[in-house]
Amino acid sequence: MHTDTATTTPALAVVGLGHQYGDGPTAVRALDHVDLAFAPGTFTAVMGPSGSGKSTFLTCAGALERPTAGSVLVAGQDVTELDEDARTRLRRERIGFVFQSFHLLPYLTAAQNVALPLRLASRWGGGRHRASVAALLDTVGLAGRHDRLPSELSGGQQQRVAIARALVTSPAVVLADEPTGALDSRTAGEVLALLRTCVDELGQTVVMVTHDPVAAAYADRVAFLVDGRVAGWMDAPTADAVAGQLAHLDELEAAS
Ligand SMILES: Nc1ncnc2c1ncn2[C@@H]1O[C@H](COP(=O)(O)OP(=O)(O)OP(=O)(O)O)[C@@H](O)[C@H]1O
Repeated sequence: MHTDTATTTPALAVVGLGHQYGDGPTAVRALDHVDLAFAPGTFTAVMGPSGSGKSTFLTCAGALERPTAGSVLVAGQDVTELDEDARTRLRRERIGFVFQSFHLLPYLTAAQNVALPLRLASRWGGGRHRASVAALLDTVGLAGRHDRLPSELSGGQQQRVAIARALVTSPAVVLADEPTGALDSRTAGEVLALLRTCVDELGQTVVMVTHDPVAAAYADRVAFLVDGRVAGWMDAPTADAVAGQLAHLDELEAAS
């Protein structure tokens, strides 16, 4: 298993993670014995060809889907042993999600969208939380826009709301699925810089699935998946190095 610090409990770890869709001759093995650990305060990109298991990894790691083998540990807690209610609670309180298409509720303001995870977790404490939601919206660059509806915000601003919403419960880990896939390259750069700030200044742990080497270069390291397995790693990635590696994933696979 790849860990940055042997003594720190990883924010997220998957151990022997396997996932199979369906049974019998049509079964698809989407993940096959994946061991990954993400130290607190790190930013990791997960890359790989289409069908390599990236989305399946995120849905299993995010406790949205129960893996067919192995375990998922969120801040040391084994999610796979929890019943459905406990898993839902853990997902709401310990994991932040950022999606390509923002997934904001259209009839709620930016501030109401950010507050929603606290309300769902029955953790809404009124004025205290109103102040922390406002501070979070300011941190992500939305000062003066707290009361706008999503339709009154640009795509980049909507993704900033989604990032604030992901952070509001102080989760153990933020899982981002192609967070810049719907944005132009300049706005994408701003959103990636914000995710980087969340790691560097707020101490968050971010795991991001992306196809884009430029996006991956914002991370501390890249995990490459091939055919549902971890085929290799790259530390301190640059866009050129990642693009070069993606073009030669078959060599990584042969070496692993
Ligand atoms: N619900 C499903 N039922 C059956 N097979 C599935 C299902 N979801 C994914 N798969 C299969 O599992 C494998 C991994 O898919 P997954 O979506 O995790 O890959 P990915 O790396 O995220 O791909 P992409 O980059 O195209 O989004 C693929 O072979 C895919 O066809």
